[in-house]
Amino acid sequence: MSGPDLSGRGTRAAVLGAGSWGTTFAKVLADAGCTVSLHARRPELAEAIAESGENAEYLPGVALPGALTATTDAAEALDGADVVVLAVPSQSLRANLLEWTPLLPADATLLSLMKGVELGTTMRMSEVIREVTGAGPDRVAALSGPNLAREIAEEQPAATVIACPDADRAAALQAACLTPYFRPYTNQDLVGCELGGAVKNVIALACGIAEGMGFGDNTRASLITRGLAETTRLGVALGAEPATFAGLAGLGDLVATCSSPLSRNRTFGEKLGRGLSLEEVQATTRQTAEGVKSCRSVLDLARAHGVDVPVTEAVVRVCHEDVPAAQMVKEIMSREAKPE
Ligand SMILES: NC(=O)c1ccc[n+]([C@@H]2O[C@H](COP(=O)([O-])OP(=O)(O)OC[C@H]3O[C@@H](n4cnc5c(N)ncnc54)[C@H](O)[C@@H]3O)[C@@H](O)[C@H]2O)c1
Ligand SMILES: O=P(O)(O)OC[C@H](O)CO
Repeated sequence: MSGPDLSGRGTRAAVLGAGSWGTTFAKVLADAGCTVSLHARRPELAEAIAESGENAEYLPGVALPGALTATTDAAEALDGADVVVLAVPSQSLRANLLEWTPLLPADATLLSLMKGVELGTTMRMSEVIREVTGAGPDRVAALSGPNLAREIAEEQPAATVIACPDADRAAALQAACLTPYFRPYTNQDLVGCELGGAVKNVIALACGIAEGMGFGDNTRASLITRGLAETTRLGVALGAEPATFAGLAGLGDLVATCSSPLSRNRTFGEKLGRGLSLEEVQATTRQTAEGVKSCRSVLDLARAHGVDVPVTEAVVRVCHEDVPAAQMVKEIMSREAKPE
């Protein structure tokens, strides 16, 4: 086995980022038997979690397990960690990691929960992690799937994928977060799993926009299906396995995110579709809707590889080029007719 044995009790995990998903996944790890330290940026949030056993800001009403502690001290959170989980907004990962890298335990597994592509570099999160920390490919993994935080925090059954080129490391992570309500599968296709997670946020924005304009299920199903087609085209061009996109990190996450009112991306799109400006929608939420920024990096990535991504292009035009949603629909529906 190439990585440390993370299975069963005794695993120490540090979760960096105490937002919706970081806090929920910290609970999953604790429920699976790990000892978990959750790092929050703001002292008042860490103190409130420690005092009340609840992250009332992001997950009101969810009782956090006793094996989970919260701190603002990154060194304390990372001390002796076998697994380091990264759960901050994608565009802030690099800056955060520059600060945390000197504190990382030498052989810790670095697990990304993030679903985005870095602006400017078009790097996936695992690529940013490797570049900043210098970690080898066997140490870096990503978790992705239909995982709306609130539902998982409420222990509603869900499955996910842990992707790592090192199958032993993926299996160890799988054991570290397996609970009666959370079922992780392993996959060695890191590129496909990460891209599935990042692009589905963009497609969910498109579905939200359609919903906000008053369109129904046919429109959403068409966007999901054509969105999956463009995600797969892009993924295959980057070396991903086509089968990954039919799995939990592809179709699974796409369906959940494009259909759920809990999705921040879909909700953000819905407000745009109702006619609010980008700035007006941004003012309504503090939480991360990754697709709003990542749509531009996904489009850059697609253009660099000569891949046609019309749904993504339409989302970029509405979000960042002031194109009215109705004009976007006209443009997308008047594209050249072609075989499926
Ligand atoms: N919420 C979900 O249901 C869910 C599920 C799966 C994956 N994800 C992914 O997980 C990642 C984190 O999402 P989340 O839902 O926890 O986000 P969130 O907005 O709820 O929380 C983000 C956390 O990052 C911290 N942070 C650190 N540096 C920051 C900075 N520079 N700017 C802003 N916040 C900063 C915030 O304080 C906050 O605790 C995203 O990539 C998201 O796509 C989220
Ligand atoms: O709320 P969203 O849109 O960021 O989506 C959350 C998860 O990624 C769903 O799997």
